[in-house]
Formats: sequence, C-alpha cells, structure tokens
Amino acid sequence: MSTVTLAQHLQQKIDLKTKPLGALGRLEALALQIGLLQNCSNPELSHPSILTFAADHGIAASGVSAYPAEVTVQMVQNFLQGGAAINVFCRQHGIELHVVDAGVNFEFSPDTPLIDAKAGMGTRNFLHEEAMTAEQLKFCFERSAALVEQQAKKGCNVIGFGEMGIGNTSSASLLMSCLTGLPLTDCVGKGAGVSDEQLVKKLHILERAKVSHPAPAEVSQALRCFGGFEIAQICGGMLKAQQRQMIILVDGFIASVAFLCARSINPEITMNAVFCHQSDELGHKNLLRHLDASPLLHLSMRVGEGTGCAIAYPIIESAVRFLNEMASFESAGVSQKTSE
Ligand SMILES: Cc1cc2ncn([C@H]3O[C@H](COP(=O)(O)O)[C@@H](O)[C@H]3O)c2cc1C
Ligand SMILES: O=C(O)c1cccnc1
Repeated sequence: MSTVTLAQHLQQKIDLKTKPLGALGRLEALALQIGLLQNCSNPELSHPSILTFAADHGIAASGVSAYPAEVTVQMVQNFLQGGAAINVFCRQHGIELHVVDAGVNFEFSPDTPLIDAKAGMGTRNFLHEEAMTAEQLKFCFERSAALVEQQAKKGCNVIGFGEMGIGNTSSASLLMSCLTGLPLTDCVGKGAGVSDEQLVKKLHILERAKVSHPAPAEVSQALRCFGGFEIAQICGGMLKAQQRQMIILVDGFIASVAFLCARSINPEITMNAVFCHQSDELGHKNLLRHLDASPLLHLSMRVGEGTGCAIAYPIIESAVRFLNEMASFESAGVSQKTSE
C-alpha cells in the first residue's frame, strides 16, 4: 500500500471507531504516526526499552552546576540499585531499562549490570579545549548504534533515551545555540537547580566558551567542541533507531538537544519521534518551538534520565490499543453522525 493510501486507510479506521469524530485528539495523531511508521493498520508496541547514558563533563569543574561532579557516578550506582526516578517509572510501566556507561569518571567493577560504552573518563573542559576527539565521537556513534541494533534484534520497536551527567545542561545549551542560531540566553537554564546568581555566572562561562570555539554550526564539530559523550551516544542511538523504524521517545532538554543533532544529520527522523514532555528547563520550551514539536505532557519535570519517556509511554500504548481494540460503529451497531 502506498503511504497516501495507508494514511487514508488508517484515518478511516480511526474515524469509524465508536466515538465522536476526532474525539480522541492527540491519541488519534499518534495512532496515525505509529501506523505509518510500522507500515500497517494494526501496529504493535513490543519490548519497550529505555537506554540511559551516563557520562562526566570537564566543564563541571568550572562551577556550572549546583551539584558536585561525583553525583554522576553516585547516580549510576543508584540506577544499578533500582532507586532512581527512572527505575521506579520503568518498573511501573513494564519498560526495560539499560544503563550505559558512556564515559563516567570511575572504573566500575566488570560484574555490575552496566553496559560498558566508555569513551573516556569524562570529556575535557570545553572552556579550555575541545571536549572530545574525532575518534571518541566516532566511537560514541558506533557503540550506541550497536546497542540500539541489539535492542531491535530482541524485538524492541519503541525506545526511549535518557541521560545522567553533572554539567550536561551546559553542553546541551551550547549545542542548541550553535545548531539553532538562537542566543545563549534562550538556551541556558538552571539545570539541576543553580541559584539566580549562579545562573548569571553559568551564562558568562558559557558565553566565554562559545566565543573561544569558532562557531561550529556543523553538528559533528559542535559535538566534538562541547560534548558530551552521553549526548553523542543518544544522537547515534536515535539515528540507528530511525534506520530500524523504531518509535523514538524523546525526553527532556538534553535528550531533545541530542535529537536536534540527529535531525540535522537525518531530517527523516522527525517521523519517528514522539516528544514526551516539556521540561521546566528554560531552553526546552524554545527548542521544542524551534523543532515545531508539541510535547504530550507538561508536568514541570526537570530531571532527565529518560523519565519523561517512561511517564508518557502508557499514553502511546493507549493510542495503539484504541486503534486495535475499539469497536467500529458497524461492529458495535452504533449509529453514526447524522449528516448535515
Ligand atoms: C541527584 C541528581 C539526579 C539527577 N538525575 C538527573 N539529573 C539531571 O541533572 C544533571 C544536569 O544538570 P546540571 O547541568 O545543572 O548539572 C544531569 O545529570 C541530568 O541528568 C540529576 C541531577 C542530580 C543532582
Ligand atoms: O529536561 C531535562 O532533561 C533536564 C533538565 C534539568 C536537569 N536535567 C535534565
């Protein structure tokens, strides 16, 4: 069936369900999107998974976060013990969670259930030098593509991407500013919770960093300059998920910046994306506007880790289920709208 015919067929199927025309709102658009993505009129969700990538950032040493850099490794331990927000929400919704060491400044014991994709012991401080080498960037893309491929081979067709890394809102803000052309003031927010005065300092530091690098509007150059390893790995993972026709659950600010990077490499990825929520981080609203994306949820969350993906997942499930399970006017013997 051609795409146009399938779209018409799906729309008709949606319209003939026992409800007022259009009354399932955004769920209808989601059902149409997922049907088109899976190229069928009865799409399915299988093996929902979230990959949460953790990495350290050299810029954290410059005082851009309210929390010390060691929180990254401490939170990774917390993920592994099942105690973080993302663990709770994944358990709640039956989502498989995988935690990836993209470049945490710590040597983990090999018998922890952590996926080793270490590109280094944290990025270098981009205030003084490029955050990563071209080899590290290539490694990040290849390694995360392989991880997503593994998930696809296990039957996963809906995947979310999360992150953990003290300092990573700074990397994300610089990437956003370079790739969108928006001023840093539209891209920089409080992250994990700096004070108003610390925010002014953060903005100054990031402005200095921006002028010290020759305005990299090209995505791989920008990723190399500003990092981080987890953002690069999310970008590479999203690109692979697009190739494998998976539904991509886009989380908050940092994951959306990784999506922006992926979209500038392959614009077709937009078809695969579901923007799960709008984070309270200042730049996220502006980024979603730039991407012309309307997020499913507004819950004033600002934690990342993939939490928005986990929270939004049941909504996506409802979209698929109404399409497959609801009766039609004909099958239920319900009268249709009287014609005007
Ligand atoms: C305990 C804790 C848990 C987190 N989980 C996610 N983040 C979030 O906050 C960090 C980014 O903010 P910034 O750029 O200001 O450091 C990232 O690790 C992000 O995942 C956390 C932050 C903290 C403190
Ligand atoms: O929206 C996010 O992803 C976010 C915001 C603040 C801190 N960490 C993550």
